[in-house]
Amino acid sequence: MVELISNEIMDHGPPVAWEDIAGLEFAKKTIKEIVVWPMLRPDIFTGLRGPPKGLLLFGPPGTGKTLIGKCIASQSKSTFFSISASSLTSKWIGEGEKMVKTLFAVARVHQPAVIFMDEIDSLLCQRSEQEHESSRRIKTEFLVQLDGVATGEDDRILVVGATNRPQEIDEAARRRFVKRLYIPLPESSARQQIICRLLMKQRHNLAEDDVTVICSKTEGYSGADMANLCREAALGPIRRLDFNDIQNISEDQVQAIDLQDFLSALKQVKASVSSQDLKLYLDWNQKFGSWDV
Ligand SMILES: Nc1ncnc2c1ncn2[C@@H]1O[C@H](COP(=O)(O)OP(=O)(O)OP(=O)(O)O)[C@@H](O)[C@H]1O
Repeated sequence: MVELISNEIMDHGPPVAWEDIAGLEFAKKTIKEIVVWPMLRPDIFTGLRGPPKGLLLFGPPGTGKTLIGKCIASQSKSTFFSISASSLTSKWIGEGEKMVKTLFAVARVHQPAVIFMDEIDSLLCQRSEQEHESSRRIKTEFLVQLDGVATGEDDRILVVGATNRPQEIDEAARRRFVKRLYIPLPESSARQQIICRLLMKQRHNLAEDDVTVICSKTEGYSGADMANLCREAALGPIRRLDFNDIQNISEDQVQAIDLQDFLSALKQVKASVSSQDLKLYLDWNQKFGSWDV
């Protein structure tokens, strides 16, 4: 199991920088102050200044929660463990509880460490009659481990939970995630950053005004929707080619991506988050989130 965790759950991907995450200025500032600096300088951040050991990131799908988790690990020079809560019940059937215990033990060996758990609502949902005995045991073990990390003064482990359904997390679990940050849809300027960053490595002839047009037409799009839109637009010049040419054409003969490619892509790729869903997040943020002042 230790080997499995080292191979599958310990993330060896490329580092993520703050600049790679578009927008989300409040979340980034808060995370730097309360999480990253304390992990870099545990000697200064002790006692009252001690960092929270549980951080909950909530918001619509595809808004950069996973990116933030990776960025925290890269920037605090920590080992990053990434696991989806639903895999504890589906992938490691019967072993979920042991997996949680081993995961925290391995993280302790690799301190400082960030344990990122996606879809955490599936593990920490309110108890129901139908709840499986095994899920109940995994949840209890997770809460025990979380408490262990919280009380261990010297442990430099941060547990980051991510969810698209914060309202399903029960009170006992919610309490343990001391900081709860809303990760909203990207604003126009953030959408612009995402487009520019993705187009940087591609040949295109979009002027600044063209990007402004695209931003005005993508209100309500998530970061992931924007990435899909760019991918779809990038196929535009390829679709203009004759099928027979594809085999022989050189790379520089492929035309540049233009505004028309984006306008066509906008017909294919729509916003994936509904306004009813957004209202749920805003309500939950009002009640339980940490906000900007
Ligand atoms: N703020 C952002 N800045 C840059 N890229 C973003 C941003 N938000 C989303 N993306 C793009 O969308 C993709 C998906 O983002 P990510 O996996 O971090 O979302 P998530 O919030 O964890 O989604 P889910 O809740 O579905 O797991 C990223 O790989 C990236 O390409």
